[in-house]
Amino acid sequence: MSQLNNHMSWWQEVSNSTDQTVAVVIVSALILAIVWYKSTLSSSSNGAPPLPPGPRSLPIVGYLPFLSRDLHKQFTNMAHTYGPIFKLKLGSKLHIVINTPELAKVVLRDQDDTFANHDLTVAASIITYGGQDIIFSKNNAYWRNLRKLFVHEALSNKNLEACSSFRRDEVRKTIKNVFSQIGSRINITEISFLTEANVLTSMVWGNTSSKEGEDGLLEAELQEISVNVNEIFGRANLSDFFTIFKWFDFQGVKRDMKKQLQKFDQIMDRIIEDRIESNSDTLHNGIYDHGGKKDFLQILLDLKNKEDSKPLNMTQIKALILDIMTAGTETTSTLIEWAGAEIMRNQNVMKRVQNELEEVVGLNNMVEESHLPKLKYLDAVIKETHRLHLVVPFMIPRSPSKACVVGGYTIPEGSTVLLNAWAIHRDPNYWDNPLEFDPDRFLTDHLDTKKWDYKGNATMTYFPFGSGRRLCAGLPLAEKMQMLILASLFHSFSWRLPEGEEHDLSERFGFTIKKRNPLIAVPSQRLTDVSLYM
Ligand code: HEM
Repeated sequence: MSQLNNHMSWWQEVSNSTDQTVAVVIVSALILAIVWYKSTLSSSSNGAPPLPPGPRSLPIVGYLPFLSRDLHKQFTNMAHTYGPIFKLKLGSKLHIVINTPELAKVVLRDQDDTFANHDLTVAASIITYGGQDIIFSKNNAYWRNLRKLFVHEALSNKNLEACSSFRRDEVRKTIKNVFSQIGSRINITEISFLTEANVLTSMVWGNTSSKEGEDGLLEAELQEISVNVNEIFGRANLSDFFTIFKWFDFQGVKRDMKKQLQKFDQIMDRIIEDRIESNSDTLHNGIYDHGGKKDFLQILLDLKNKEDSKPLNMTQIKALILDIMTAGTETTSTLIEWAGAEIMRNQNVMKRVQNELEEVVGLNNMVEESHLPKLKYLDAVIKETHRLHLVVPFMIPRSPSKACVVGGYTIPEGSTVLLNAWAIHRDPNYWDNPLEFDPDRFLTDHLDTKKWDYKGNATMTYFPFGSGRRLCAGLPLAEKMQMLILASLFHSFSWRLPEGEEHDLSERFGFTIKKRNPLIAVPSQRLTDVSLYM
C-alpha cells in the first residue's frame, strides 16, 4: 500500500506542473511504444503462423505408406478434408500442397521471387550436371542468362521463323509415313512423340550433325534417352524423402540415371566436336553460314565470338540441350494424344475441327504454319484439352528460398511445394460442368483475347504452362507444334477407332499424366490429290 501511495504522490506532484506534464506524456508514450514494439516483435517470432493442417502420419516414414498411385486424385480429395493448403510429411521432407487459384496466385505472382527455385531431386541433379540446366538451376544470374539465351535467341520470333522448314519437313515426313499405312492401326501417341522429337533435334543441331548416315541412329538413341530420363524422373526415390539416405541408392535410381547421362554425354560430345570441326572448315573457306538457318547449337557456340555475351562451357551447353529434349517431347505428345482422343470421342468436335480446316486450309493444300492463327476452333479444342487433361499436374515442384506465409500458414524454407493445378483446372467453383469436354468455353471471350493466355490468366484458374518467372521456356514452340501436328493429322486423314475398340480415357499418373493406353486409330485418306501426301 505505501509503495502504491508513494507512486500516487509522485504522479500528483508531476501533474501539477504543465512542463512536467508534457515531459511525462512524452516519456509515457515512449515507454508504451517500446513495450508495444517489443511485444509485437516477440509475438511475430514466437507466435509465427502455424504450419498448414494435414493428415496424421507415422514416425520416420510420415505419410509415405498412404500415398496412392493416382496422387493427383488423392491430393484433390485431401483438399476437401484439410482445406486449400495442406502439409504432408513424406519421410523427413515437408511437402505443402496448394489447391486453389487464390493461393496459386500468392505463390506464382505475389511471392514469385521466393518460390522461383525448382526442387532439385537426386535424379535431376545427376542428369543436369548438378543443376546447370534451365529447369533446375537456382533463381540466380546464371539461370537468367540461360533462360534469356533460350527464349530470346533460340526461340525468338526471328529464329522460330527461320527454322520453320525444320518443323514443316518433319511433319510432312510423318504424314507421308501415315499415308503409307492407310487402313492400318496407327499409334498416334508414338508418331506425335517421334515428330516432336525429330523437330527438336533438327532445331537443336540441324541436319548437319555427325558423319553421313549416322544421323537417324543418333536421333533414335537420343529419343530413347529422353524417354528413359522422363521415366526415371517419375520414380519415387527414397533418397529424396530421407536426407540421411542421400548418399545411398536403394532403388538404383542414381545408377540408372548415370547410365543415361553417360550415353547422352558420348553422343553429344561427338555432335559438338563434329560441329566445331565443320565450323573451322567453313571458316577456312570463308563461308560462315549454315544454309541461312541457325540451329540452337550454333547459336550457343557463336556466343564465344560475340562481344558482351557470356559464353557457356560444354557441360552447360549439354545440360541445356538435354532440357529441351526431355521437357519438350513427352509434354507435347501427351497433349496431342489427349486432344486426339477427345476429338475422336466427340464426333461434333471432330466435324467442327475438320470443317474449319477445310475452310482455312482447303482440301487442295497441306497445313502451313501461316494457317495456324486462323484455326480458332482448333485452338479452343487444344486449350480445353490443356484444362481437362493437364499434362504436368503439379507443375515442377517449387522450393521456397526463405520461410514465408501463404494463406495464413507458414511455409518453411526448403520445403517442397506442389501446385495442384490439376484440381484448379477442374474446380466446380470456377468452371461450369468441369468434367465436360467443351471447347466452346474458350471461344466466348473474343473481346478479351488475353483472358485465356497460356501464361496464366488473371485469376489463376488456368495455367497449363505455369506462370511467372518459371513459366515454360518452350511455350512459343509448344504452341506452334501442338497446333501444327494436330491440324496436319486431322486435315490429311479421317480417323476412326479400330474395329471393336471403345473410347478410353483412363490415366496413368507420373511427372506427366498420360493416357494409360496409347491412342491407336485407323486413318483414311481425306485429301483427293494423292501427290499432296508425297
Ligand atoms: C504441351 C507442351 C508443354 C507443356 C504442357 C509444358 C509445361 C511446362 C510446365 C508446367 C513447366 C513448369 C512451370 C512451373 O514450374 O511453373 C515447364 C517448364 C519448362 N519447359 Fe515446358 N511444357 C511444354 C513444352 C515445352 C517445350 C516444347 C520445351 C522446349 C523446347 C519446354 C521447355 C521447358 C523448360 C526449359 C522449362 C523450365 C523453365 C524454367 O525453369 O525457367 N517445354 N513446362
